[in-house]
Amino acid sequence: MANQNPLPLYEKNWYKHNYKRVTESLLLILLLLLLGYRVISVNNYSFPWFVAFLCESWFTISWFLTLTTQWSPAEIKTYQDLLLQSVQELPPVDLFVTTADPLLEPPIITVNTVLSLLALDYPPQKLACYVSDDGCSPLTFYALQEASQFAKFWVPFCKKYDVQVRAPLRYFSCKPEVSTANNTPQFKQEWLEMKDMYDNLSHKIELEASQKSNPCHGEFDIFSNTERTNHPTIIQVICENKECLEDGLPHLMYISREKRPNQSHHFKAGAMNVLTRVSGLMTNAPFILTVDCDMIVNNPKVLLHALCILLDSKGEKEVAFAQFPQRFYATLKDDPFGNQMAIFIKYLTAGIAGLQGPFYSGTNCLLRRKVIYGIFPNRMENGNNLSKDELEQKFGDSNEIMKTVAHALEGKTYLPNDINISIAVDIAAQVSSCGYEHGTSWGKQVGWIYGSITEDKLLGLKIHEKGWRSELCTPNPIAFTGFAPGGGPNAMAQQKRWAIGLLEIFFSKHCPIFGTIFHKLTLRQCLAYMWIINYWGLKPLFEVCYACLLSHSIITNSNFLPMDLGICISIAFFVIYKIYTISEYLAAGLSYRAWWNNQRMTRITRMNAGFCAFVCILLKLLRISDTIFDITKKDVPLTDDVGDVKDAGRFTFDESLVFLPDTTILLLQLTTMLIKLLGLQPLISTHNGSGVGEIFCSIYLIICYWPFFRGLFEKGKYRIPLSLICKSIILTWCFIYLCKTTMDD
Ligand SMILES: O=c1ccn([C@@H]2O[C@H](COP(=O)(O)OP(=O)(O)O[C@H]3O[C@H](CO)[C@@H](O)[C@H](O)[C@H]3O)[C@@H](O)[C@H]2O)c(=O)[nH]1
Ligand SMILES: [Mn+2]
Repeated sequence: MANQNPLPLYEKNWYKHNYKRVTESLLLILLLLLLGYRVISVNNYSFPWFVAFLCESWFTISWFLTLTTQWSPAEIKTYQDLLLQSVQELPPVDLFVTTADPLLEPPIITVNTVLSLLALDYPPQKLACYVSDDGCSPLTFYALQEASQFAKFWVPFCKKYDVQVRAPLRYFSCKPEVSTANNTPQFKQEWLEMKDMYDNLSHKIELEASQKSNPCHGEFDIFSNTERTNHPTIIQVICENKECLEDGLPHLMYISREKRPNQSHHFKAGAMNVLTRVSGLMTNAPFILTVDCDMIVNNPKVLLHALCILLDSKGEKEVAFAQFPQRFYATLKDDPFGNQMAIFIKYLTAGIAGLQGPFYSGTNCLLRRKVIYGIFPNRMENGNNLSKDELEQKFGDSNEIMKTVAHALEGKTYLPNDINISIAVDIAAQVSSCGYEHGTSWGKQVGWIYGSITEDKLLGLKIHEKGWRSELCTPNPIAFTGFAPGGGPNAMAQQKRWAIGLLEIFFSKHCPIFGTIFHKLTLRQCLAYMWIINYWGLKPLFEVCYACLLSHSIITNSNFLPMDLGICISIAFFVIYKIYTISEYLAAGLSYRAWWNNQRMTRITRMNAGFCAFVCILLKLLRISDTIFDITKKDVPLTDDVGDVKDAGRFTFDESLVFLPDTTILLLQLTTMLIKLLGLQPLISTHNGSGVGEIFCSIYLIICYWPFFRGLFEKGKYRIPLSLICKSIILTWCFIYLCKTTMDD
């Protein structure tokens, strides 16, 4: 399997954005000047002065992190034709899909993801798809069973007509792809038949979902007496390609790991570790593709592209995983919720790709199995002869697991004929039990590491620490597309979870700084990890402080922003920064509106989610409460042009406390403006009196918070609930009261 051909299978090119570099450096200089000015000229060393200094120092550090992260972007090109020439045989690949709740993640979405995987352009006898269901749902199982029947027709259809998007939900939401090759009556006929069959499939699943009682008869009696959080392991082979037929279907397995109350299951990380062991027993492929249940394949050649990187003669020794960027389907025009991350991917992800490599993002990624077993890059060649004791201590006491791990570490794989999946099922059930990992290295040095609810970033960090690189793979068409929650409770909860997870990493022994000091994480890669932790988790806290400082200075008629020359520096920074970001958007072919929406949403989501995450982490560190992975609700997209659906771009609210920081900041800014307008500030001020700077910033914040301002007066789900407004009023009042008392002293 090794690549004997010395020709590189992929090429990596670093490119320079000179104009960007100059502007970014200029912005850094302005920030440093501002700090210098504050130290030298503003000498009322009061508490607000100190807080302002702290915040501005932090913003400068943050900007420095952004600058180094985007400084040297890289892009790679993969040569999949060369791959097919240079490897005699393509390696087997195991495909992991996770789902966790049939209500939040409708099975029809999982089914579409699975179908798009089964139809990959890859020899089917080399593929095995493992679906982990943390919801223990007979409905999901039923849906997959039905889907595997449908796949018998769907997969040949896709391959025959070289369909690009092989998820029927997406495929049939557009008009038939008309190309010269398939513009025949026969194609049209088959298209209609397929559409009929798919409609029938989704109808069946809907019907089953609407019958509230679980179908616990026949094949489903394995689900009788099960509860989501209390059930034995359920493993079912839904489809097995026993004869290893080249025109057959990949294997398809359903796995719901054992769950017991009062046992920690480690959320997705735990599920991934079970999938690793179960697949090890059954197919033990040297490569693993991980996808979330909503991430459908958009380019059927993804595996070939990723393998160009991982089988390349250099990549084989140095690269641990090939990561595809996260893109989204059915997106809204002008990105009203700022959730499409186009600029993020274009500049930051590309920047990180130019360093040690992109972060692992949990989905859309092809990993080496060995790497998951904790191997270091330099130990690849000199064999991996772990003693039996070591194997048992690390991987647990199942003889079969030890055997498969040893095989995987040595780089041996099974021939498809060696395995009997049905026999492996019993052993697989044992290694999926709650207790299996006790006293082993699973979750500590082996597999997905426990301790953060952004288990993906943590695993990637541990891999980079060992000295591995990773590569960003950006084929055309886009590799995968997934679901992005809009603006509202779901999106906020997701952002908060990411912020919590990243802070968990920062405040633990896995902190990237230690990775650089004690391990092989490169300094700039460490700064890139610090960038993402800071962006989501730390910086928002300082932003909230700064916003409070604004109000404080207006209420007390004092000023904290620099005057005279200093204000020129601030204005220059603001103007250059805005022009710089606009040009980024325009250069990427996006509109002014998209730019503004992102500017605004960055303020809104960062401050809300980041601040709440910080509180959650404090509670965790004080051992008052623990963090949990709450799953993002996924909606079934109807058509491609959701861009036109009325109200699709409007912000929604619920009672959750995640909205409290923003609502309070808005009310605070509104109140301070009112105080200013009515002239309720103290007339004789000990300081210079608040200046235009503070007022300008305060008005700017109110404009950013426009969706919240509207939310005060709207109806239904578009309205900020009264209870939340009351809480915000209390907090605002407390803050103003505090300002007044400190002023009187
Ligand atoms: O206990 C759990 C919780 C979640 N999941 C699965 O994890 C995936 C991601 O969950 P989702 O709610 O969609 O979270 P996102 O924030 O959208 O996911 C992003 O962030 C996660 C945490 O950082 C990563 O694991 C994901 O791969 C990445 O796409 C889904 O397939 C879930 O079914 C489980 O299997 N078990
Ligand atoms: Mn998701």
